[in-house]
Amino acid sequence: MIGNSIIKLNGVDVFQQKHLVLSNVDLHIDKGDFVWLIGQTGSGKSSLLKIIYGDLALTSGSGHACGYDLAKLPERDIPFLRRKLGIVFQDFQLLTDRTIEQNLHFVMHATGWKDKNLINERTLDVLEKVGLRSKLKKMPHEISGGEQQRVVIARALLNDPEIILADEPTGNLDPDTSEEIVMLLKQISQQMGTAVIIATHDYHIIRTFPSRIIKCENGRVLEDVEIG
Ligand SMILES: Nc1ncnc2c1ncn2[C@@H]1O[C@H](COP(=O)(O)OP(=O)(O)OP(=O)(O)O)[C@@H](O)[C@H]1O
Repeated sequence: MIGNSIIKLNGVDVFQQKHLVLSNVDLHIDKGDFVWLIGQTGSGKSSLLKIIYGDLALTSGSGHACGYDLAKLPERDIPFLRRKLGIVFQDFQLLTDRTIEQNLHFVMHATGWKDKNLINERTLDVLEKVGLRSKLKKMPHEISGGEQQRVVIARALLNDPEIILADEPTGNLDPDTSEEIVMLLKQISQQMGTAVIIATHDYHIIRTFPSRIIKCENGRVLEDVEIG
């Protein structure tokens, strides 16, 4: 990381297969930034996030994410980049056959945590942050959709990420629960300095939590958009 910079893209073209989705993208995200990402279906929001988390290769322009050079990112470094990023999707993607605790432990084992005490401590710590410490032993189907999304956020926080990338995190939630989830992400960015990018179609929630807006439109990423 250079100074406070967490994401820096310059002149990046984003491709899906051979199809150019976004061209000449410049994007800077600093520590603690809270950014809305909007744009019509198919405009390239998910593709932009995929460039950042190394799911799409950066083949033109330059880009850095959490200290990694995206243009020269060997396959073996992708898991290390992903540890510095918390990823939150619309469909909660919890393992349905395990408790909340086991879901979190699963990720910790996969990302190199070994010490049992530290694992238990960190599990409680992140559940505390999302207000779900008491749900440790519950199965995903025993908690609400909003609570499941909180667990996903807790899971994203396990490795103390520099940034959370959230792709339609409230897409399956009712308006009140959506507000709670965004409020939680906002608190995390303010209290912990974690940068947050949220892709959404929900203009109501953007108006409720006004912040910087970027937009994918006609193959470009526009900065400082106003939604009126
Ligand atoms: N795996 C893929 N292979 C080929 N083309 C793809 C793939 N994924 C997405 N695309 C295409 O890339 C373009 C951008 O898609 P992307 O998913 O980034 O849009 P989006 O803005 O996130 O849309 P949505 O709001 O529906 O999630 C679309 O034209 C889409 O059809």
